[in-house]
Amino acid sequence: MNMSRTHHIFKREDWNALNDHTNISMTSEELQTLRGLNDPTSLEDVKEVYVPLIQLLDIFIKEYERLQSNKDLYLEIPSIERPFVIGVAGSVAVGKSTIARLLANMLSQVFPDQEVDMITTDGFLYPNKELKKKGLMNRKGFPESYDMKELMSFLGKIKTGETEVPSPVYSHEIYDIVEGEQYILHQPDILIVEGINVLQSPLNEQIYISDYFDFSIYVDAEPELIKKWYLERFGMLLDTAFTKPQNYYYQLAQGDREDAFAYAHNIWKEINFKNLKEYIMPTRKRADLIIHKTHGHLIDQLCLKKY
Ligand SMILES: Nc1ncnc2c1ncn2[C@@H]1O[C@H](COP(=O)(O)OP(=O)(O)O)[C@@H](O)[C@H]1O
Ligand SMILES: CC(C)(COP(=O)(O)O)[C@@H](O)C(=O)NCCC(=O)O
Repeated sequence: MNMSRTHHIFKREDWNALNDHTNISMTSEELQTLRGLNDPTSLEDVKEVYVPLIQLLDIFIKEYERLQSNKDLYLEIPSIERPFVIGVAGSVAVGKSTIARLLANMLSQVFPDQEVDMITTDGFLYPNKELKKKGLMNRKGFPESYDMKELMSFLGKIKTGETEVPSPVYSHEIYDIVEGEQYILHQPDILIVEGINVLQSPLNEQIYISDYFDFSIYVDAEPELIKKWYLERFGMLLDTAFTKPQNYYYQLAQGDREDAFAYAHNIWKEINFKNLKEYIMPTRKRADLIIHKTHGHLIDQLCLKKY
């Protein structure tokens, strides 16, 4: 195992070796069911990377529960349910939502007594109407395009154990916030919060989003590879979701394919890559765990914070 000042660096095979002392033993069929339907994650990754990760999370979760309950006992205050919150950060198209969904699935199957929920910070983007007013339509995903006050208030309510916490909903289909729609969270035991901005620290804020996290993950890869994954996803959507008349990109899907890809290249370069370089990548070292992916989404290295 290599060393760095802040993180223990595990090559994939060293991380996989942790399986020798996990309590989670499963047959291949059981491992198969840990992936959601249509999850592209390979069975090797589930077994060699995610099972040891779930075991590690179990250590963090148990420690968190013990601390909360001892603290409440000492202070003689009634115990309330405060969820263990996991943040998942990284570039657009690096695979954050795939990992967040897989973790949610695995956690709820391995620990059936735990209520697991997940949200994406997309819901806290300003609606297009607002973004247009502020001249921010080409800055979607940049720090100023999010209603950070709302996101912080949401996380505050979650962490203090409110019983019903609404979260706004973003639709990639209409490329906008869905007016009047909310997703309600009912005191989950574990909440996964996924988004490009979850490790950012806006200036002049007294509290950061990451203050609400009990464990954070940064999904990392070379920008050239992420661009490839972005364009592949775009191509797939061009043949499926974008062909629906209500889709934001419907007109694009009706036109010339080469023009559509030229448009996507430009969006990557001018928006998503710029955002990655300027605002997302600098947050990498804040994560408790950096999951590094290479060609074909293969995880080749994991870096775990030492403190
Ligand atoms: N482990 C994986 N193997 C193969 N494809 C993957 C894997 N993880 C993600 N992908 C694909 O990469 C693209 C981006 O993943 P997604 O989870 O949507 O990214 P994000 O939420 O970061 O934008 C999607 O097309 C997804 O299906
Ligand atoms: C809503 C997003 C900021 C969130 O990204 P995600 O990681 O969920 O894919 C992103 O999908 C986006 O819309 N970026 C703006 C440029 C673009 O159209 O891709």
